[in-house]
Amino acid sequence: MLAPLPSSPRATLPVLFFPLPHPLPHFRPHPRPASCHAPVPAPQPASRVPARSSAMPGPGRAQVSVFPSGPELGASLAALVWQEAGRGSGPGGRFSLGLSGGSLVQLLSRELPRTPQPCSHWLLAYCDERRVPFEDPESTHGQYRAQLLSKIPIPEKQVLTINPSLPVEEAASDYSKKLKEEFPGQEIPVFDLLILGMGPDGHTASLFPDHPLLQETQKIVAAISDSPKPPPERITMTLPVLNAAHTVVFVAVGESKASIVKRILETEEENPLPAARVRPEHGKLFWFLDEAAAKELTGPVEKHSVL
Ligand SMILES: O=C1O[C@H](COP(=O)(O)O)[C@@H](O)[C@H](O)[C@H]1O
Repeated sequence: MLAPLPSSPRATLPVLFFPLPHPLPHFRPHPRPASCHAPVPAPQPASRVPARSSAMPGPGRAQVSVFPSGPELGASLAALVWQEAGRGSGPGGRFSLGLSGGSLVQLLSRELPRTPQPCSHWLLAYCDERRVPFEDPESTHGQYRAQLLSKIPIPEKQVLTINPSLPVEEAASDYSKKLKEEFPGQEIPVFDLLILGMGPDGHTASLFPDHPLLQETQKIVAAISDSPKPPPERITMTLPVLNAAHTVVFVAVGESKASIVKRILETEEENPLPAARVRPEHGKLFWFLDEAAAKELTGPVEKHSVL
């Protein structure tokens, strides 16, 4: 249903306001080979309000979806993950998923298990990881293990983790080797879906503003030992991997992200922030925001109400 938003600051913009059905009508993944898990559905209609971000010159497009709050966003994200999981592009329909840490852990762990589906064909990796023992509350794998993997049955050997007992450079090489083994013949692993968070400074994964790692073009995984956000030692996928994925979804929730979301999506900068450098070469880019994180945006977005 087309409707202006009466009291919204975006009331003059061409904003759509409709409940989000399943499967997501605006979500048009790349054509994939048929898998043994699910047939490839017929092409879906074009997005009714494609958002073109000014931070994405050339062919790059970001589709921005705004939800009233975290729970609605989380439920929609879960729907998207299950939908994509049925379209895995790997051998035998394998679905490769890269997850970030931070606030995303809780969001996904709450919503994904609500609609459980088979995940024996999943390969799960982490977009970045802190080099701390898995028992440390800062460990991304440790958090997912406790909150999500205990609830959805991904086979343990299909969850790629760093080895936190190795020195940080070695841990990065070891993780890189594990990734390469899972994507034989691909110089740069092409993930079906990467879900990225973004810090209030514009960092994503463990790629921080003005850090030399932003220039990395050779390695698929890199070590960082001077992370401005603790803990200092981390392992991160590099921009070439983030930009090779079939689909990338950024998730940002809360007012603390509002000004940086505005900067990334609606400002062209000479030295773009890390999150603004994620522009999948052949893939799709989505931003899932709650109202608070989207409040400074003035460009077109898709608005979704409660599921
Ligand atoms: O340190 C990290 O921060 C980002 C953003 O976290 P959030 O709590 O602000 O959502 C996260 O995406 C990344 O994986 C993590 O290591």
